Amino acid sequence: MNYNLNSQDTTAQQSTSGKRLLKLFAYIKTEHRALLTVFGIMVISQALTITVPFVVGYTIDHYVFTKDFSGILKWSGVLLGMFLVNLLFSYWQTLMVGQVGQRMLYMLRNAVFVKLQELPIAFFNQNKTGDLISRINNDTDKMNQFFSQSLVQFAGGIMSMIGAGIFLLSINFKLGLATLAPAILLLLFTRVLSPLVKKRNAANMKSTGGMSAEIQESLSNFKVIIAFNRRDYFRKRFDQVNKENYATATSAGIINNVFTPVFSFCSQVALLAVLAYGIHLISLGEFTVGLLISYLSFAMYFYNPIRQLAILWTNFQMAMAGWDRISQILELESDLKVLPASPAKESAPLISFQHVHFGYADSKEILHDVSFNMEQGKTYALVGPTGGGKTTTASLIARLYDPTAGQVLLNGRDIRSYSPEERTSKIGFILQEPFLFSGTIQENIVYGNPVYAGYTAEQLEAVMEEYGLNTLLARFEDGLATNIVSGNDGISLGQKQLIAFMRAVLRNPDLLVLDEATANIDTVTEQQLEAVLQKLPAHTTRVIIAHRLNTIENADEIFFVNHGEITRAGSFGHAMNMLLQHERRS
Ligand SMILES: Nc1ncnc2c1ncn2[C@@H]1O[C@H](COP(=O)(O)OP(=O)(O)OP(=O)(O)O)[C@@H](O)[C@H]1O
Repeated sequence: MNYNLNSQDTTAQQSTSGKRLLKLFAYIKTEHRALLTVFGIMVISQALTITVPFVVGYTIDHYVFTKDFSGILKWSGVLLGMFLVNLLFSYWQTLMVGQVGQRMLYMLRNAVFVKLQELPIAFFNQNKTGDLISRINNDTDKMNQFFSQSLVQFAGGIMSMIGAGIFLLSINFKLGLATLAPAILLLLFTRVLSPLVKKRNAANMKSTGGMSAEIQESLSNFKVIIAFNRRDYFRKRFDQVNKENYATATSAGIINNVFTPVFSFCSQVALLAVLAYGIHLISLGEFTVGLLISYLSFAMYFYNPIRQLAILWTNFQMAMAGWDRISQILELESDLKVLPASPAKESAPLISFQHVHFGYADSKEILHDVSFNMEQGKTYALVGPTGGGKTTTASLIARLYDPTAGQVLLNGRDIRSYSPEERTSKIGFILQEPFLFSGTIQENIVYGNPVYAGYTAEQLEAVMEEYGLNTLLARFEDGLATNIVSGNDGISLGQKQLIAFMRAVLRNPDLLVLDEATANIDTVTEQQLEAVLQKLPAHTTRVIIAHRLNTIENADEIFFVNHGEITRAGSFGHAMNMLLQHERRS
């Protein structure tokens, strides 16, 4: 399956703003009530605002010309009251909408993070970490900025325009039409330019993601960069993505900023039309000065938000482009689905590969028609040249991937019918480069192990003694309390492998896969590790992938893996011969 987010032609990117908004609102169901309350407050606040010009016009026509100062004072008091109520409502809605934005940000970041944990390894193979981080941080923040800062102005602006538009047309239809005509031109202008605004902003976000990926790559490889003195190389690469980002940001900026001056110009033309036509109507006796002042205010209420909307529209497009990039992740489904369980075959081997074919996404086939069985309680070794397909075979045993054809059976049942919990409780996997996270050895060892999660250090030590793991633990000065700092650094690769080994053994799996798990361990420790393996319960099956042939001497059966084909090597001597022959040929 294609999981590459930057090569996907998503339907989200092709849908209209309305559809994207609806999709977003469907996603934030828990915020509907809060948004509805904000909307209600906004309607009241706008209704108050829109009546202000009326009160002003009325006061001018009825009290200013008659010089009735008590009337002027009375209506000024009414206006002050309206302003104060509006102040309270504005504060309330700003507060609420800010909270909605923050909650949305929290919810979306959580949702993306949870989704990332559900997605298969193929997804992470095909996407750069930096780009994913940029989506979780920057793109969600673009949405937050719009929702917590611009949404009130955006919705308030639209309401103000609708209200003012109705008043403008109902007071004097012809004058109303003349006032609104430039707005129709603006609407057309915005419609024509919107796809370009969206495209350029999406390109800018994509290049920000690319830049973030570049930073992440150079930061995580800083040791290699320093060791090979390749700072220039990475500086050049960074300079290139930075230039690209600068170019896309400039291009987005040009189109984003074209709206404000055009919108301002149109609103000025509209005011001119109101003034000229309004004075003409007054001279004909069809209009009053008070009404013209009200009318000018309504025109302002219509065009001022338009000017703001020019900026807010850009923010909205950016938020929607961010939402597209986020929903791209949220819509992904793992292709490692759990199938309905089929009845297991009696006396089936623990693992059975049946005509398995496999290839990584978009690349050639790696495993070709592979069939073999692994019985309970036996030790198997996978040997063969580099790139032959050993890790790939082990990955299929652990269902990190699914075969493209054929079947992998676990205890006679399709491995795809096991839930992830059931499967991982049966299969322990020690990777070539185990990952540890910041915390103590104890925390790392009981990670994902429901049985020992609540054990105290003493209780856990006692269990480790039963497994014979205490000899390995003794290699760490502070035992279980030893701190692992900043994930994977500050600890040797061999030590990491030991911790991963202890973690896997304590899970008491039916099948333990060790992929080059002893490659960085000295021979004395390796013997201790071997002793632990020997002490494992009789039913535990071991699959050992190793280049050091002494580690596989005790295997019950050896498989030779080369060019994606697996053959039984028979004896250890036979396996040695096959390896030597391969070396001579290559
Ligand atoms: N994530 C991946 N995406 C695409 N191709 C991959 C990936 N991982 C491995 N391959 C390819 O699959 C083939 C088999 O690789 P695999 O890691 O299974 O070999 P191996 O026998 O374990 O090698 P080694 O002894 O070096 O660990 C190689 O050609 C490799 O380039």
